[in-house]
Amino acid sequence: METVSENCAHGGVQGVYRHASAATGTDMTFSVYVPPKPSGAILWYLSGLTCTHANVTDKGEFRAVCAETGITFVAPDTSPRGEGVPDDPDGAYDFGLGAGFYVDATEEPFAANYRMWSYVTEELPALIAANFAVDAARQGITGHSMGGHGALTIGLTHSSRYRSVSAFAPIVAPSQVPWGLKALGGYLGNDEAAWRLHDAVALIEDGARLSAILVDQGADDQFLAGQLRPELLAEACADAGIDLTLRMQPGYDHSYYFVSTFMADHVRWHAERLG
Ligand SMILES: N[C@@H](CCC(=O)N[C@@H](CS)C(=O)NCC(=O)O)C(=O)O
Repeated sequence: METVSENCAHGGVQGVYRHASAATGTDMTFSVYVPPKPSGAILWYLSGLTCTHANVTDKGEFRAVCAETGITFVAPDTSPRGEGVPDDPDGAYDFGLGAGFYVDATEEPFAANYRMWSYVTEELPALIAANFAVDAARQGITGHSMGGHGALTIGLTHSSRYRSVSAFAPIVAPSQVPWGLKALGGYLGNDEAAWRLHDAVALIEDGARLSAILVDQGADDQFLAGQLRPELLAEACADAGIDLTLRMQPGYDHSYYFVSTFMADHVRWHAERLG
């Protein structure tokens, strides 16, 4: 693991690191904020379309509340990158580079590198555990948009590992919206069973459970009706008896002005559950 930068912030250290990933076959860059008095608890933050680790690191406003609560905050990239990594054939923003959708691709030419599920659930946690003073028994996961989809699907699948799950403006049912149809089809082909493992609403319909989920959603989000559709998550959680707190936030859009506004609420919510 190579240190790209380390800066003192709120009494702790905001780091950016790079390593050669076996999962993706590329170098991967991620950021870690270590607060001044780490409790050991880790909060994973998965970013959305077009993002790297840098968007939330620069604009997420998580450091003050992480310093206050002792949470270590980890932000991975959203896809493999580098020479030879295939991208969307038309260079579109919603597939390929910056748009890994937190799946292990089975379709060519993406299968070799686009293995963000394995990267985020196995390889990076092991690297973090080996290099930082963290307690693997106290992990929570959150994310924004495509990263909210990742947080929900990973949290629902590994519900004993991630003790708290939340999301900002998540894609809740990728099998039912254009971003998801393109991504799941492109990475996983026509395998409907594989799609259901990467769709939070389908996972809940198929029996996955969490005790509680916190979701914030801007009511003026330009992607609300077409891509995000939080009402589908609300219905699935109501049917399954999952305690979903879905907060529609009037006036807020999809941007980091929205994410940063509610970031402290989410970090505190995780800190309460992670101890
Ligand atoms: N660029 C896209 C929008 C993509 C977008 O809104 N991405 C969100 C995540 S889904 C984001 O966080 N973008 C980066 C940023 O705001 O820093 C468009 O042209 O419609």
